Amino acid sequence: MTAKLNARGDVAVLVPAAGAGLRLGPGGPKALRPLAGEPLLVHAVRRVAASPSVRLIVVAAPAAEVEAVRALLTPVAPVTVVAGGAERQESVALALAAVPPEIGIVLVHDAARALTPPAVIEAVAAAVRAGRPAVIPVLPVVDTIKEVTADEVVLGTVDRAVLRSVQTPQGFQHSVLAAAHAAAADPLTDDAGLVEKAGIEVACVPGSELAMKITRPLDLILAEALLAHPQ
Ligand SMILES: Nc1ccn([C@@H]2O[C@H](COP(=O)(O)OP(=O)(O)OP(=O)(O)O)[C@@H](O)[C@H]2O)c(=O)n1
Ligand SMILES: C[C@](O)(CO)[C@H](O)COP(=O)(O)O
Repeated sequence: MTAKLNARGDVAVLVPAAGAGLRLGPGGPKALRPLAGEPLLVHAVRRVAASPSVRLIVVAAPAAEVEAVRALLTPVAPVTVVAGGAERQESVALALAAVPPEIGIVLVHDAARALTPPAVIEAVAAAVRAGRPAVIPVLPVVDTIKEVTADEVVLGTVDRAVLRSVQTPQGFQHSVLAAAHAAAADPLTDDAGLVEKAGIEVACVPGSELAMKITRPLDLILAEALLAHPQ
């Protein structure tokens, strides 16, 4: 059944899904690869559409798959599909261009974080609504972290108490994200990084282990297991 989005919602969610998935190994674009019989992108969009604040979803698809992605998502939720770019940051900028100015809060997600619970999406949106210009979901780092040289010799141990592993969706006041992208020079790995460069404070909220990024083959196995044993 097609989900209905909240016409009174104040949040647009961008879902970059144009990546190749090289680290997952040979196969088609990662967002279209199956997880428990459905493409990763379907899992991701279904959870975004289940978030009550969401009024608009914009997916950045691989350029050759725009029509196929539109057809794939039609039964899942109403979505706008645009062609993505060569880098994640470019895909986000192209999706952002499809968001009308009257939507005040923009969240940037990853199709690859396909199992992110709606509660995380809502928590990020709520923190932006409460006045934060930029908000990211994070988890504590569980491994000991070493700083090393180029030839893999340890320089020292980093204090992990001050480190966080960063997830998506990352939430922004629309104007803050638009200005950060307009000023962007070199590509960064996340949108909050662009906002940090502009000197704007980025706040953290708790993330979720379910929001893991499906990056390597083991991640697909873990995601299948999580779906088989819902938390
Ligand atoms: N040019 C790109 C590259 C990435 N992404 C999206 O950004 C998210 C996070 O990227 P990542 O998980 O690194 O995906 P890939 O770039 O596909 O992975 P890899 O680096 O292994 O190729 C994914 O949903 C991916 O589809 C995108 O929209 N456009
Ligand atoms: C945006 C992100 O998912 C936050 O952790 C991450 O930075 C994407 O990085 P990738 O190298 O493009 O997977």
